[in-house]
Amino acid sequence: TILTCMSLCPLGMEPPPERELLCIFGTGDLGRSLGQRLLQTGYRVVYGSRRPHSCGPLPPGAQVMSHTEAAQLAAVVIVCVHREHYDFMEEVAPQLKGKVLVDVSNNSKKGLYPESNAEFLQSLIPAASVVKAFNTVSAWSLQNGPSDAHRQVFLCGDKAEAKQKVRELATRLGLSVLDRGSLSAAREVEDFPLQLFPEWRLPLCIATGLTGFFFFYLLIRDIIYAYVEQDKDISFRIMVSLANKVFPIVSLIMLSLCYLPGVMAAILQLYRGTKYRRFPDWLDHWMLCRKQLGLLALGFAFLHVLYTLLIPIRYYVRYKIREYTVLQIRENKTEVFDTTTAWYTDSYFSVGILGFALYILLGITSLPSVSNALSWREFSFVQVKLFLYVYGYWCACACHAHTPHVNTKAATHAQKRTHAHTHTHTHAQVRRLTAPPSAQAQGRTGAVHTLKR
Ligand SMILES: NC(=O)C1=CN([C@@H]2O[C@H](COP(=O)(O)OP(=O)(O)OC[C@H]3O[C@@H](n4cnc5c(N)ncnc54)[C@H](OP(=O)(O)O)[C@@H]3O)[C@@H](O)[C@H]2O)C=CC1
Ligand SMILES: [Fe+3]
Repeated sequence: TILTCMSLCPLGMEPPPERELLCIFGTGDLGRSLGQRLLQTGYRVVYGSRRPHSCGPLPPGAQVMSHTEAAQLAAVVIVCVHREHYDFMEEVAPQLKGKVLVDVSNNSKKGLYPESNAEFLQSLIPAASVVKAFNTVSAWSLQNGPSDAHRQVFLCGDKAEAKQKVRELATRLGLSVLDRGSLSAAREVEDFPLQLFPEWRLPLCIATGLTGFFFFYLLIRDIIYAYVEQDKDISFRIMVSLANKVFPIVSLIMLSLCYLPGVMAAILQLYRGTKYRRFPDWLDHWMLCRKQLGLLALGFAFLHVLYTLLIPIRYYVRYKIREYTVLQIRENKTEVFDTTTAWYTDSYFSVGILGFALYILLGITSLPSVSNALSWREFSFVQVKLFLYVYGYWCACACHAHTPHVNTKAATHAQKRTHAHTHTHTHAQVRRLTAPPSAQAQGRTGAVHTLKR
């Protein structure tokens, strides 16, 4: 007998435990992917289907039978059927008594039904313990092995043991589980897959609104005004010059909107003399989207940088510089180098670049991976620095009125000069500027002569 025992249980190991049997209702996309994963993880799977003999291909190793038969075999039943079809469950109710029912369903829209799908299922089968889970993982990610982004499972249910069972199951599938409480939280859990960047909505609306407003304002002020008053068509400016005015304005306003609610909240707390009272809803919403406001501000600042770097290669700017050079040659004039202007423009750009660097710092410290690594003191230090930057940049902008940016300094000069010239030029000179090539050539040789002279 000792010998036979040794051969049956070698080296004192216990016999392998019976693999647990799980039941899945529905042989659709999710049912099949989930079944396949469960089989790979070491569970046995039995499907409950309306048409056990004609359902599509199932993962190898799975059994398939009618709903009633399948439900009898397992203690856990995963319902991979759309909510609209839940009525068939009532027929299976006697076999589902005391079982754990997992509701995985999602809706195509928010507020489609008065109660959540899971609560509806619980009301259909009161004798079972319904647990909401897996609705945030997709059939696709289950098949491909869940990546980090698709690993989160939210769990809720009224019975602790039932939840524990589903938690173990999900953990064994390699998913990470977060308990959201009782079944009444199911509604919230069902809304997760429907959410479309909820915390981005308000900041994006503000950004769009501000951009639209300033675009139309500047369109009227610069382009339409010039067209109506001076009969000049400068509509090409819409693409770069106008955009490059709108972006920094919107960026700075968004950045202020990012810091303003914090200051307002602090004042409110001081005024109330306590931090234990809730802020009004509007302030609460505003505070919650500060990070997105800041990131959008950074985005607009980035556009401003790109548009500004682009200026020297613009056709319009090159044309103006050329025109100015030609004018100087023709008039045999030399512009003296102005050290003050050089200082002025260089410091202007330098402030912009340093400001942008601090802007980026704000963006980086707001990334979760970075802000988690910072202590509270470090985080607030960086934020205060940024506040100082905002202050500094605003001052710089106020000094420069932010308009020379539209062109490089040289081009602005050229423009000013040519404007001055066209205003003071005699008609003959203007005609020479716009004369046909042959006449222009004459003019040019004239200029060269004067230069030589
Ligand atoms: N697909 C996905 O990525 C995800 C899906 N979900 C949820 O999982 C559930 C199933 O989704 P999915 O697998 O994609 O859907 P499918 O349409 O692919 O499959 C649904 C299955 O439900 C069964 N069914 C259909 N009509 C009835 C009916 N009148 N009575 C009984 N059973 C019926 C069918 O199985 P049979 O013919 O064998 O009876 C069918 O295969 C849904 O609630 C969905 O919201 C949740 C997260 C992700
Ligand atoms: Fe600028």
